[in-house]
Amino acid sequence: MVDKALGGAGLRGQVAGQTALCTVGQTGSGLTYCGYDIAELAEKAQFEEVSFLLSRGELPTAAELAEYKAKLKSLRGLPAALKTVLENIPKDAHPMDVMRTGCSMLGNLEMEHDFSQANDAIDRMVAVFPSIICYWYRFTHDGVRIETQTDDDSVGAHFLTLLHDKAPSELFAQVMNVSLILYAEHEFNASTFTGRVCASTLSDIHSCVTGAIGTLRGPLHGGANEAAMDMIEGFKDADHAEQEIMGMLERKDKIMGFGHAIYRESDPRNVIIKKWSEKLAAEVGDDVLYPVSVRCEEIMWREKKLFCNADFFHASAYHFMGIPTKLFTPIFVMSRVTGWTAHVKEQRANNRIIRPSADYTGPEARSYTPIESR
Ligand SMILES: CC(=O)SCCNC(=O)CCNC(=O)[C@H](O)C(C)(C)COP(=O)(O)OP(=O)(O)OC[C@H]1O[C@@H](n2cnc3c(N)ncnc32)[C@H](O)[C@@H]1OP(=O)(O)O
Ligand SMILES: O=C([O-])CC(=O)C(=O)O
Repeated sequence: MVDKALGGAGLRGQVAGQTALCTVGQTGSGLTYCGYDIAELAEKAQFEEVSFLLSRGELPTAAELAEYKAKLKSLRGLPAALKTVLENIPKDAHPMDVMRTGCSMLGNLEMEHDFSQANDAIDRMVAVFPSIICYWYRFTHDGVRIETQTDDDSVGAHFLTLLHDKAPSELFAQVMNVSLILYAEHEFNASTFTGRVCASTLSDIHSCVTGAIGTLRGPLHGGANEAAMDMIEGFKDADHAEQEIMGMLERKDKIMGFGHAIYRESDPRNVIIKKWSEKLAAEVGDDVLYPVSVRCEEIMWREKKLFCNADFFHASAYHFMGIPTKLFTPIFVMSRVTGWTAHVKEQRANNRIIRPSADYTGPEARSYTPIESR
């Protein structure tokens, strides 16, 4: 069934399968994971609880959470062969390509031999992805070989510790926790659909995630947070932002971090990350980026009825925490790997190979012309 309001291009509005993991925009703006509202999860949960929920189907008990977090902690180390690969990736590579290669190499070293090993493979990826990106980043940018086995209590704090070589403040660790929760899962978005298509061929889980990383990289999807940062960084103040955005709209440029394929009125993740960005701005004494971001939001709504998606205020929030812009989308990977892999398992549990049809628009049937007559 094609939803006429949305139109059929890009498969928009077409149901492509079933999921018990997530609802997006059911009442115009909402988001739930396994029935839990995103606002409540972002306020009360730890990312590791959400990760457990997506991989095991229910929130953990206190004992299960402690055991799960201890397991993740024990899985942060990098195999020597993976370190060698990371050390050979150039400094000017895109960090999403580093993630893609890192995930793929992990699949060579720690292959998922059969589907009963899925949860172990998932836990390993959740635990080690921050190590992969930070090991490469610190080696190529700071010339150091870091120890990735840290004592941090959470995935978010682990990432910040590796990146900055010191434990994060409580506020920064809290914002990372919320951010990882907000990005964890989003139904049949492009990268998740990529993972499900791969899973439907009964491929291994590292191949599914490697493909999904490649899809998330693009600026129309996860890469929008980096593109939004590049844009707002170029504005001197809110008035300058207004002038530039109006020009961009006149030229019909895409404004990154705005609009959404499914939400029509707002992205429920925006209101949450925006609040944290405001708090961080106060903490670090920013009086440019946050007001510029707010002005962009106002103009886009006033002029186009376009709203900020999850990526827009993530840009300033990450920047305030001292995270380099090119590492923004890899953080999305550290989080979304939980959603992708939950979808892989769901696809496997009720599988038929995903193979749609196409309307043919090419030439009529014709006969082969020998090369010397062309
Ligand atoms: C975490 C995430 O992945 S969230 C998405 C991140 N991506 C971005 O922020 C990139 C910028 N946004 C976009 O490119 C789009 O809004 C997408 C890719 C997210 C959704 O694409 P679609 O579903 O095709 O958008 P939609 O059908 O709502 O577009 C309606 C109209 O608004 C315009 N529009 C949508 N978003 C924007 C934008 N950010 N800037 C300017 N115009 C826009 C479209 O060009 C379209 O105009 P048209 O009818 O004249 O062609
Ligand atoms: O759902 C989408 O199309 C994109 C998105 O917001 C996400 O993947 O988080």
